[in-house]
Amino acid sequence: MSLQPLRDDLPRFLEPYLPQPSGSQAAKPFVTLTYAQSLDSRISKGKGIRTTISHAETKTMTHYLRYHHDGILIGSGTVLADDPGLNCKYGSEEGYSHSPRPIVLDSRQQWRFEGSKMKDLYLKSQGQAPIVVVSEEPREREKDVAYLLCPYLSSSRVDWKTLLKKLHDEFDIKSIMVEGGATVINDLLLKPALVDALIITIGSRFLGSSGVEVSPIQSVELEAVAWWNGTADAVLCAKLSGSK
Ligand SMILES: NC(=O)C1=CN([C@@H]2O[C@H](COP(=O)(O)OP(=O)(O)OC[C@H]3O[C@@H](n4cnc5c(N)ncnc54)[C@H](O)[C@@H]3O)[C@@H](O)[C@H]2O)C=CC1
Ligand SMILES: Nc1nc(O)c(N)c(N[C@@H]2O[C@H](COP(=O)(O)O)[C@@H](O)[C@H]2O)n1
Repeated sequence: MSLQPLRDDLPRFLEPYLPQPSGSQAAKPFVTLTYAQSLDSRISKGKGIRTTISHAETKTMTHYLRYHHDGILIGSGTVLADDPGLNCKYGSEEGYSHSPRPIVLDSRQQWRFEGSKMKDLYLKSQGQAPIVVVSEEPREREKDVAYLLCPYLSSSRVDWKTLLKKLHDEFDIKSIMVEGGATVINDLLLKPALVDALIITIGSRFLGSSGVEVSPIQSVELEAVAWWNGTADAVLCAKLSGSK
């Protein structure tokens, strides 16, 4: 399905929160934490349920953000629940050439590229092949998948600082948008030294108490806050207090 055009006030609104043009000598990738939530801070109706929250115009914004990043990162909970495409449909005259590289945190090697929507898009040249982050040598390597061996702080928590450095140094990834899911978001909201921008779509609906909730274990203060009002959604852009 094609995207509706980007609302013309969005580029200017988003600009201060986007990665700087290439040439930056930063030692780590620029990290944008971005997702869509309901009014009751849920990002899906329930565990394992893919749920549309964004309106068509904020969905276009997500693809505009994908256009501006080298990598797109999700946790294993999301890849298994959603079977996402993670490509970029914005900028049609150039086809899908701005699709970011998918990065999947899958320490326990539960997800398969084979049979996924990501692979389908990759084979049609409409998306990139993934980098799968694992904690030990892959038991079974899949064709076209790059594996990144990275230290984990526990069986399910990657060491973000090392991971970001490796993605930068080994894969030349200078900007990453992290889309979720809740476990990943709740963890990164507490890491102002690593997260450069926060872009949250707030959809005009409630998903209920059995939904997957974003709520970090501590309070988080924001700065450089800006709001955009859409037809049915609002978008919050901000920096985490304490970030550089
Ligand atoms: N509305 C939205 O924008 C989005 C919604 N979602 C929804 O989120 C739900 C999935 O969320 P979760 O179950 O929480 O799974 P998740 O996608 O956050 O994955 C969690 C897994 O990621 C891995 N992980 C590795 N290092 C980690 C670290 N340092 N911190 C946290 N996790 C780490 C672990 O294997 C962990 O079990 C799905 O229902 C999906 O539809 C996901 C992305 C965006
Ligand atoms: N921006 C946004 N709005 C929503 O309503 C969503 N449910 C999501 N989900 C994220 O997008 C991924 C799906 O991507 P594709 O459309 O398949 O390319 C999904 O896995 C979540 O990361 N995002």
